[in-house]
Amino acid sequence: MSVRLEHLVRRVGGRPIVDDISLEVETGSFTALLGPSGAGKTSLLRIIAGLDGHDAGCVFLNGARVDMLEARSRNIGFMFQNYALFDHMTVARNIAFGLSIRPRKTRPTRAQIAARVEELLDLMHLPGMGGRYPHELSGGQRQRVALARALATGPRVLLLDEPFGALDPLVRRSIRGWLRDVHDRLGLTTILVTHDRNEACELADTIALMRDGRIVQSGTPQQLRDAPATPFAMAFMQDVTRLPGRVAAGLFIADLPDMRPVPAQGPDGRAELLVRAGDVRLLPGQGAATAWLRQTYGPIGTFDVMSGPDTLRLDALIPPGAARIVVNCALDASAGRVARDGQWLGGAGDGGDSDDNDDGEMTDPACIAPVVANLSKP
Ligand SMILES: Nc1ncnc2c1ncn2[C@@H]1O[C@H](COP(=O)(O)OP(=O)(O)OP(=O)(O)O)[C@@H](O)[C@H]1O
Repeated sequence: MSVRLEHLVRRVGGRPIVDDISLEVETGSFTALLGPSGAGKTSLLRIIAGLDGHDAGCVFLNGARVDMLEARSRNIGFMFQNYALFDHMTVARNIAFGLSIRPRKTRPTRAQIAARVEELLDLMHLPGMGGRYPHELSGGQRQRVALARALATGPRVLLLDEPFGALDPLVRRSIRGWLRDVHDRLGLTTILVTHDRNEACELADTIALMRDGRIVQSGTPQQLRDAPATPFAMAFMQDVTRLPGRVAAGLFIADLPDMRPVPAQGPDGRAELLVRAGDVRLLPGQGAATAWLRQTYGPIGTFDVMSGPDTLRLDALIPPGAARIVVNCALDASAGRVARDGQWLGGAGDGGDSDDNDDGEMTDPACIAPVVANLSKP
């Protein structure tokens, strides 16, 4: 079942907490609403579920407008962060709850409900646990019971709000794989709220990245990583170093001496360069900086770089054969993107590429040296 949102707005105390959101969720897809705390993710999910109203815009399920339908008529299953099971009921009764409170006319028979519960217990890898009480289960098992309860009535759309929040990281990882499996096997359309980019990337086909009640960018995890629409999107999706500096005469000049200038379009003035850890290179013997390796993550190291009067901690590729201290080096971050006032300035790094050649050759320093020589710091 597809979900379409058109220009949704919800205001609280005059402030838009969902601010003109449009989104298309295809049948059978897994979409993550990703963003920092307060971005409006839960508010949006609650509108889709029919738990909260909205001030403007429309919600469509399979092309039909459902704004006027109350939550239980939308055929949507949801599981929110506070998924509390009913402690006084067995696992089986918890799962059966949604079916057992249906009006007599549409309520399945006891035998049918029992069969459905067994089916769900198997799907959730909880065979034979129907007679237990919630306090007799682990956190991960309780989570799966909560999901079984959400799925008992056979919804085609599943809404999940930070469902793994309370679990420890290892259980979280294993339950993610299993959740995606359930989604695929049941042919669900799932929308997951999370602030964890790894979770979103691992589970979702599409990520809608949110901030301040708006969708900043939506696309596949790879699209968001490779072509972030804004500096916020880039910094949210991956670990980046921000290097302050300025643009002058078509070049970004970092405040840090020994950082190679990066071609940049846009008017002169203060700016910053955002660069991914793996896109910073130390060039031994080509400058006056000293870099101390503090920590390694595979091919990437965290360095304290002393350059002129400044020391900066940044992540960079570890040069082949490098010792813990790399002396007389320059830094190349030409694969970075230049930003000002929360927007890309254009130029280097657009589309994930840089002026840097594929074979790692730098822009010829001889070409930029005269320009650099004419610049003085503000
Ligand atoms: N009922 C409400 N009354 C007042 N403000 C609200 C209400 N519900 C949400 N908000 C505000 O709306 C904004 C968005 O909240 P929401 O819970 O949707 O964000 P979120 O992205 O889900 O955050 P989190 O990841 O922390 O759950 C926040 O600033 C929140 O304080």
